[in-house]
Amino acid sequence: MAVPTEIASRQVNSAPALELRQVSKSFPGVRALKDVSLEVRQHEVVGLIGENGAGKSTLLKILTGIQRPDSGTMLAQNSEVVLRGVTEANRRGIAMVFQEQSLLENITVGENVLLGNEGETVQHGIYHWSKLNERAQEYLDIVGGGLKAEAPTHQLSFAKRQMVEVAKALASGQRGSHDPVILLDEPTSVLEHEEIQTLFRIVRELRKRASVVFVSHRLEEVLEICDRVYVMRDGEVVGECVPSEVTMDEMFSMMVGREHHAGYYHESRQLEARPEVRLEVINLSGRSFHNVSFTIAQGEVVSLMGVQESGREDIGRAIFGAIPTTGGTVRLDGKPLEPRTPADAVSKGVGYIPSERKVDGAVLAMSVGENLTLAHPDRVSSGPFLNPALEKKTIKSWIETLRVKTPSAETPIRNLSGGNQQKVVLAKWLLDPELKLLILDTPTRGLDVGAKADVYALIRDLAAKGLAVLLIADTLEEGISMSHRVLTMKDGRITGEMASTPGNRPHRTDVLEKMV
Ligand SMILES: Nc1ncnc2c1ncn2[C@@H]1O[C@H](COP(=O)(O)OP(=O)(O)OP(=O)(O)O)[C@@H](O)[C@H]1O
Repeated sequence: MAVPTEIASRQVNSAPALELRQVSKSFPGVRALKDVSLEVRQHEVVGLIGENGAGKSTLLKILTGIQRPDSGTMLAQNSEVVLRGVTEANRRGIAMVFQEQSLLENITVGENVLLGNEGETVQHGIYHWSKLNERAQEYLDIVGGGLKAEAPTHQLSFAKRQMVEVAKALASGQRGSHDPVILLDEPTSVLEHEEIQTLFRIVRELRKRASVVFVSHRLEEVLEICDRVYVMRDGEVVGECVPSEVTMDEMFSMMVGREHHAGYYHESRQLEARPEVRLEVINLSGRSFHNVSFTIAQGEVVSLMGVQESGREDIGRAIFGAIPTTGGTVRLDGKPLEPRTPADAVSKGVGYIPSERKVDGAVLAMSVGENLTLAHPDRVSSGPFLNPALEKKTIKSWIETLRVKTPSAETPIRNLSGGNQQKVVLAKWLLDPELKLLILDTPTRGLDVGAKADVYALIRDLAAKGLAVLLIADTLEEGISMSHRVLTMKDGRITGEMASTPGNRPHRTDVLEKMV
């Protein structure tokens, strides 16, 4: 692979690439960052971990000039900088790969890579395509994966787009006079196992010519890929560690300020000897799945495991009435379910938490409290009238149960950190006493380990009360250990079924084998 000359001739400097000194930032009712000091050294992968609401996103926004700190200083290569926006951050060599992908669909990969950084490849509004493609290709080659600058963007998979995002960040960061600093905000949260390995390869490649800040909720990933890790809690940096010198349990304790219990993670409970069948899916077909049949008993958690294109999400959507089916039957407690719409499914006792929670699940302008009670006003009413005291009590108890980090129940949900928004969306469904079946599409994606443990406990409790749960798990490990049974899928068909009981879990390689 040819090393781009521009990239090879960067200055070598032993000063930290970036440094924050005593940086603070407040929002109404919240001190999001308190006297945060940290540094990112040259060619180092620095991890940033912390519970939902710890301040990680705020820190990244300050590093990229999206937000200004209230106090404190930021230094790039030992010189103080005040960033007034992303373009200025790029000029200092700082570039972010956003969680929500930012590529434009209707232009080529190469155009996306150099968007805003076209330089001499566009003169007087005229594109010099060969130059543009050549330059973009240099960055794409660093990232690897056979990406071609001329390719149309809309044809790429999610994982490939993320690779283009990294190339784009690299190109943006090249505007500085030193090696760039690339910020990765939870880059693995929507990637499959193989794709995560590819991303790690890219990060290792990036480290040769950039510094990297890696934000993740998955401690095992942070231990694998980072040279050094900062731990944040309640807006402060509470620890700094080197992965080779700490265990995951120690990192967990530092992060949440309490002991890490070995069994915290999950573990489904034993089922009753002969539970009643609650959900029956018989020969169900739709646009991306064919002749799918399975059952879920009362109190049973069944996880549906497959790669992203396997059809697993569509099965959940179809049972919930959100997408049409082309054949087959679904029965709930012995009666035909066949919902015409999601509202119809809800009225029959089916709950569904989609993976695109921010978009679908929460009404962003409404308060935390309103979002919690929106779907079930009857829970906070006495007869036909709203009971304000009951409403307040119910909302308070759910905020506490799920440890939603919010200044108050009146705070607009959009002001909460991503993970805390997610907890509110979850609680909204869990409030429903009539619920018989809950379909969860990656319910713990983006949640920190502490919050995950809370959600697992909730799912277990609900199942213990007789709810049937269809879980589309975020990771193999979660799917195997949270469920009583694992169904594997490939190309829209069920490829296997394995019982999963405490002490007798299917091996992950056996599950994986039936998925790919
Ligand atoms: N624009 C805003 N207005 C009001 N409060 C905010 C705003 N942005 C962040 N906060 C608050 O600041 C705190 C830190 O939030 P931040 O998003 O930085 O956390 P995080 O560590 O990234 O969390 P997550 O892992 O859930 O994404 C939270 O309490 C959040 O509610």
